[in-house]
Formats: sequence, structure tokens, C-alpha cells
Amino acid sequence: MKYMFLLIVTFKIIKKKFTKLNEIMRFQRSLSSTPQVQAITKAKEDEIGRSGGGGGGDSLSLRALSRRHYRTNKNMSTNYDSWLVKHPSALGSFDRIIKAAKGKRIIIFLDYDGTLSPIVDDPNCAFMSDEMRAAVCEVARFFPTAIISGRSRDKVKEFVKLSNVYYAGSHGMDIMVPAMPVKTCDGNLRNIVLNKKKNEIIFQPAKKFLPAIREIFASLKDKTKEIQGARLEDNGFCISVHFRHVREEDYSLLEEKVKSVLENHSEFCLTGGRKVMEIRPSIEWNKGHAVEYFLDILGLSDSSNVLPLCIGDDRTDEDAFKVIQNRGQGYPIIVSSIPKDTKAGYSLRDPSEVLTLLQRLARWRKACLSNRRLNQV
Ligand SMILES: O=P(O)(O)OC[C@H]1O[C@H](O[C@H]2O[C@H](CO)[C@@H](O)[C@H](O)[C@H]2O)[C@H](O)[C@@H](O)[C@@H]1O
Repeated sequence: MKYMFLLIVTFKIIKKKFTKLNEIMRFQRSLSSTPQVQAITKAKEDEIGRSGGGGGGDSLSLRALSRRHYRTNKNMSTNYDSWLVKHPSALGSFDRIIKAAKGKRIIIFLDYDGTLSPIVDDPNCAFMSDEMRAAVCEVARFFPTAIISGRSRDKVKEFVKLSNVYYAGSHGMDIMVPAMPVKTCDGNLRNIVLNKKKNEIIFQPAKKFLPAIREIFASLKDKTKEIQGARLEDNGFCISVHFRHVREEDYSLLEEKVKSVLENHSEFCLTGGRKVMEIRPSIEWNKGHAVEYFLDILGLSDSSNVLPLCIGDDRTDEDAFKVIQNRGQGYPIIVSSIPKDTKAGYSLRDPSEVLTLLQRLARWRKACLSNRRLNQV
């Protein structure tokens, strides 16, 4: 009888524990499928290559290249809130930003992939929404706006399709400044001194590397053709080797092939982005230099009355953030849904928040102008 009683009690305890465990597991399953957690997981995978373990030891170095691209924290979802304290939301800080902008000339620098368009599997399908295009067009009516992308200049222009913005491709190594009169800090219009033959300035500091880049592209095409999922993108003055669709066990092979091509081209270097390896000339020119170039050519570099806003999501945008930070004025804003080591003082979660910020900026500027007009009547 005594044993029977003990057996029933033990059975009841086990049943209770099992039910609780089941509940926890069910909760975790539902938690991992919320859109927020899915976004964090996707962003995390983007940053560190394929998530989780597996793969041979060698492939780690490709993952390490990705990891070097951005150092990420381990407990991302829990740390995001504390990271936000150091990199507050630019939307939440909007009033502070426009207060600082009073009497100043705002200039906007935008990255493309992951900033104006969401990260997608196929690089050729990274389209920008019509809403985003309208917002960029609207801010560009009020503030000089430049898009500085890792893509080729033509490709980014093809995606953006706007004629009132400045474009820089190949991480700033291909800049075009068309004939657009710019308002200087004192409110006067300044005409950019243009090339006599053309109606624009083209600045390409890596031009002499073009024949070598063509050569590298051809060798890469040949060497990577058997690696399933590897994809090359000709970005003009740089080349992207995408590995988003490469099997993890092929990472090391792909990396080996890429490095073997570069062995014959010591004047080029290899950097990492979001599931992408990038080959670029080793010259002292990056997105930060492009920011300085635009400020200079638009006559806005020496003034303390200029407030640059720079929005980007990738490692290469850090060079631009650094320039803004060193100027001591302006807002470097990182687009990220996970905590990252960054020079940016402000953040936005994703391109949809970039859209809201641009719309609010344009609306605020429009309201200022109509108030001014009313006061003049
Ligand atoms: O400076 P950006 O404008 O951000 O360009 C950086 C790279 O962006 C593109 O690749 C990234 O976006 C793709 C589309 O969403 C995605 O499929 C890829 O995995 C990402 O790395 C572009 O294709 C690269 O050439 C740029 O260098």
C-alpha cells in the first residue's frame, strides 16, 4: 500500500514536470517564429555567414571574414535594448536632430543595399519601393542628397531612378556630379564648375586599375564556375563574390579560389560584407573620402553651418560615419536590428524606419518653408 502511494506521487510529479517542459518548448517554438525574432535571426545570419556550427575547420576563415565585417554580440535580442541606449533611435531623437539643424544646411548621404532596399537573396532583385523612391526624391528637393553604394554607379542609378540625387558607385570610387545648382550656407546658389565638354564631373580615383579588374573578373568567373551558388557581380571598380547560396562545406574552396586569383594581384585587397567577399583596389579611397569629396565640391566642407546626415547598414559605411564623427557635427545613423560595433551615434532598425525618417524630414522642411512664407505675407 505504502509503495503504491509512493508510485502514484512519483508519477504525478513526473507528469507535472513533463507538462511544464512541454509548455516551455511550445513557447520557445512560438517565440522563434515571431517576425521580430525572425528578423534578428536573419540579420545575425547575414553578419556571420551561415548560422550555427558545422562545416570544416577551414571554412571558418570565410565565416571569420564575415564576422570581422561586424563584431556582433552573443545575446543579440536581449542586448539590443542596452545597445539602443548608446545608439538611440534617430526617429526617437527626431526633435533633437531638427533642433540642431536650425539655421544649418542639411546634406544627406545614403547607402543603398540594406538601407534604401531590404536585403534579398538575389542581388539583381534588390528593388527599392515606390514609397522609398518618393521619399528620397522629396528630401532631395530640399537637401543635397548623395547615394554612395558598393554597387556600380550605373546599377544603383538603375535601381533608384532619380535625377535629383548624386550617385557614387564602387564604394565611392566612381562619383558623378551633374549640373545641379546647390544652395550654399549663406543661401546663395552655387554652380559646380563642370567639365567643359560634358555637363557633369566624373571622379574615378581607381581608373588605372580597370584593366586589372577586368582580368580578375575573368579569372574569377573561370575559377568559381564549378562552385554551386557562387555568384560574381561586376561593380565597376570592385567585384563582389556572393556566397549567400553556397553550401557551407564549399566555403573554404571558394575562399581558396578567390585568394589564388588575388595572389597575382597584390594591388588588390579582399574585404567582407553581408554574405559577400569584395575585391577592391588597395587605394586610400572609401565611402568616407566620397563624403568629403561631395562636401567639398558642393562648397559645404569648410562651414560649421553644415549638418550631414549619413545613413548606412554595412561595414563600408563606417568610413563615412567616421568622417562625420570627426567633423564633430552631423548624424551618422546605422541601420541594424542587431547590436553592432559602430561609429554611428544613432540607429534605425531597418529600411522601413529609414523611410519614415526621410518622410518626416521632408515634411518638417516643407512646414518650415510654408511657415516662413506665411510670415512674409
Ligand atoms: O554599399 P551597398 O549599397 O550597401 O552595397 C553593398 C553590397 O550590396 C549588395 O549585396 C548585398 O545585398 C544583396 C541584395 O539585398 C544581397 O543579396 C547580398 O547578400 C548583400 O551582400 C550588392 O549585391 C553588392 O555588390 C554590394 O557590394
